[in-house]
Amino acid sequence: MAGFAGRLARCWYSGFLRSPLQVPALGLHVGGPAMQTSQKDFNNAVSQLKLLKEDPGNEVKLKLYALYKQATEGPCNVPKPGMLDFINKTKWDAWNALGSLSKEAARQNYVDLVSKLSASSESPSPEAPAADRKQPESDSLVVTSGDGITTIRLNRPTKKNALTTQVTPSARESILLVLSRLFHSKTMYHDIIAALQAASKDESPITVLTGSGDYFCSGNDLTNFTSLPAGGPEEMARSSAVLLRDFVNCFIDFPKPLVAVVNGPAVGISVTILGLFDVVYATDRATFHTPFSHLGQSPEGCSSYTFPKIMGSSKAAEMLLFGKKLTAQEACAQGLVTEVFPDSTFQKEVWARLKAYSKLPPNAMRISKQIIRDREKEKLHAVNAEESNVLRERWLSDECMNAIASFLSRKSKL
Ligand SMILES: CCCCC/C=C/CC(=O)SCCNC(=O)CCNC(=O)[C@H](O)C(C)(C)COP(=O)(O)OP(=O)(O)OC[C@H]1O[C@@H](n2cnc3c(N)ncnc32)[C@H](O)[C@@H]1OP(=O)(O)O
Repeated sequence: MAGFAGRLARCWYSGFLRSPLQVPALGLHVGGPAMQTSQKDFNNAVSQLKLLKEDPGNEVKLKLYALYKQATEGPCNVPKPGMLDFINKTKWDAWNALGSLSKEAARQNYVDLVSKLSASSESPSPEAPAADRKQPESDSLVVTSGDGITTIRLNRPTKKNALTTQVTPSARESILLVLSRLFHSKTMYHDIIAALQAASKDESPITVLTGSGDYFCSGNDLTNFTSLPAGGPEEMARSSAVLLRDFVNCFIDFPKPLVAVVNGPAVGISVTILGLFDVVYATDRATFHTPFSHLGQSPEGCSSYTFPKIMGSSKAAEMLLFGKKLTAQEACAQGLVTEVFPDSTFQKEVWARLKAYSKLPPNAMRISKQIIRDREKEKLHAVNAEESNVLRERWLSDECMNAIASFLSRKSKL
């Protein structure tokens, strides 16, 4: 364990782990094609940014700010704001981190980033339920209710909707609120728990989980493991196991029809929890991947119990031990997915169907779900507790540490 802590600390201090403020972390151009971006392209990108339909989140906005300053004023040449000038200091750090990147390269990177954001910022489908009620949210989770459906949408498209334990304040929140949320460690996992708890009591007969952009979700954000609390790796593993258990418990206990609208590939915990949903609709572009052994980790989301039950022990083993990635059709044939739709008509067909289902008598649906699920609940809670405990140990293992370091140093991808 000392080896783990030492290695993680060395990785951190040597800058081996990726930081959003480091030039390589942004995937920046430092020459070559950068020269091809004209001032006109840059001006167009500045205008294009204003047309984005989704807020790209604070991290991306910080990148854009830094690149804009570098592109228009060159390397950071203003005095560093004081420690208590929290916002301006963060902006200064981001700009300063670009070092001597040329104005032309900064322009190119700005244009590239805006075009990536424009491509992934999908306009809401006309078939999606009308949002007549929008709950308080962070930028990375959007909750809307309308047409009898509460929709919880994972909204970090530039990170493939990876689930972060970093604080994810809304762009609209004041700095005092940001600080209070830091103090209370509110994360995307907490936001989902809160959204499910609210949905369990709201008026919508049906609740949906879906994602923004091209992915449903790429699972746990692997950079979660890089922010060590004061208690070191052991404390990180302990608190993550508690959070994981609480998170999965909300799915086990959810009292109404819970539907996954899987709009693209799903990885890790976003696949395993599907066994706790009542219905799973998937686009034919979706894939289902649980690379736990590759990551030195072990199954969660009650999948060690639900997957063998759903698909038989040998198919479950191929997924959970060997990380076999299933196509949507395969996942459907194995019972994990209810129905697969062509990507071109996915949103239209799925939302039309859900709107029709939402008109069914809500109490009847709740009671039917209770009869189907209740006798399993005790077992599922026990499985969840055991899986969380096992993972707590796994997260402290060399196998896990090496796999995460490898991803973070960009050596590996699934
Ligand atoms: C409370 C704690 C509970 C913990 C519960 C445990 C759960 C276990 C799991 O969920 S295991 C699964 C973990 N997920 C992964 O291993 C996926 C890692 N990501 C990838 O392999 C790839 O990013 C990809 C295959 C999902 C997508 O590849 P693609 O080439 O299409 O896109 P990019 O890699 O360029 O991704 C765009 C940016 O998004 C970042 N990103 C994507 N997924 C994650 C992730 N899971 N964690 C951290 N970061 C992620 C990626 O790094 C890119 O960022 P960049 O633009 O800054 O480079």
